[in-house]
Amino acid sequence: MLKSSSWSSLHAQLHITLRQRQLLPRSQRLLVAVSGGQDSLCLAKLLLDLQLKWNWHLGIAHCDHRWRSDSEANANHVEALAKIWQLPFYKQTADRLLNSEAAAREWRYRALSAIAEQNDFHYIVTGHTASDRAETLLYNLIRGSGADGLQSLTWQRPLTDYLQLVRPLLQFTRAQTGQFCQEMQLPIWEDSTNQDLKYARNRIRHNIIPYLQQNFNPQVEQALAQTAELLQAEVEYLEDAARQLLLQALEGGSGVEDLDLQSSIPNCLNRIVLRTAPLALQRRVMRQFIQQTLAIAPSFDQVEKLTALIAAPNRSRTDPFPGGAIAQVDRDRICLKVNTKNDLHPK
Ligand SMILES: Nc1ncnc2c1ncn2[C@@H]1O[C@H](COP(=O)(O)OP(=O)(O)OP(=O)(O)O)[C@@H](O)[C@H]1O
Repeated sequence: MLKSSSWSSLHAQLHITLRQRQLLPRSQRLLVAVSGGQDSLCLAKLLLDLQLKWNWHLGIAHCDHRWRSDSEANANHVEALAKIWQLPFYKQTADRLLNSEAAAREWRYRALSAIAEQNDFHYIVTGHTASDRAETLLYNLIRGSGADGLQSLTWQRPLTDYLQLVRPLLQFTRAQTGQFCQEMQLPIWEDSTNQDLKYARNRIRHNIIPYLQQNFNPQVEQALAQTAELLQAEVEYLEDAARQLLLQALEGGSGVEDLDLQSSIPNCLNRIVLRTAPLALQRRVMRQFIQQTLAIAPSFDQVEKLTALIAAPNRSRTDPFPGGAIAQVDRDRICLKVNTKNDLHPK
């Protein structure tokens, strides 16, 4: 039933992208995450056909969330395909109820990482497409995300020190992967929850994107994916510049000895160093500072209040952060203190 190999424009485009972006080096062991849907089937087939050229060793991984009544049949379907393709198959089955999309995703990445570690794979490859990228961008835009959320879905990111997540299909739309599956006669497993409009993602996919395609731009998915691509490089640049500025502000901040915070991380920033920086960097420095010192992801309001301290009068302070820490101006410094009941300066 499966059509044997034939070279298509998707094969050619992927081959070029892999070379240009150096996403999946030659001779590596690649663990391909296959749900059974059209995107990951397209991915598995393309990598299989390119395998000889790149001398990879492929394995297929499937995660059974046990969310749907047909989830076991879905897993068996993927296993049968792996057998036809003569590839090793690995499966993880959830042993507890995953009651949200986010919980399922988190479990899936942990399960995939565990399979990779146990079987000596250094790359996990997923079938995310330009359509996923466009939907994620819109989803985050609606929630009020900044550029970091809008850069949505990078080509690769490290999962651990020795494990990379790679998304080589980001240039293709879902329409293209669908057509490819049809041409190659790949048996797609239809996930019934993909049609369920109670999920925001599905409403974006089935309502908003078609509306935008019909009324504004037929190529809206590619256009939004392109925006994400541009933002990705800009975010990388700004984050890097902010990291350097944060280091300068911390070095010039000293005075940790004044604080009763039991931590080896410096907790004061030199605000003179920050004063002349552009607002875009000030905000990022503050966000990184909070992430590093308090290990929380601060909200927009929290970053704004902290940023305002750069130019605020002496002794100005923020509201408590989760966990009770506050930030307060101490002449040329902004200091974080955990115990909000005591004064910042021990007398
Ligand atoms: N059950 C599964 N088993 C193995 N791989 C999966 C499974 N579900 C999804 N994947 C992988 O993840 C890719 C993206 O899937 P999908 O868009 O459904 O997930 P998502 O939850 O939106 O993912 P993400 O949070 O990474 O964006 C698929 O192309 C496939 O490679």
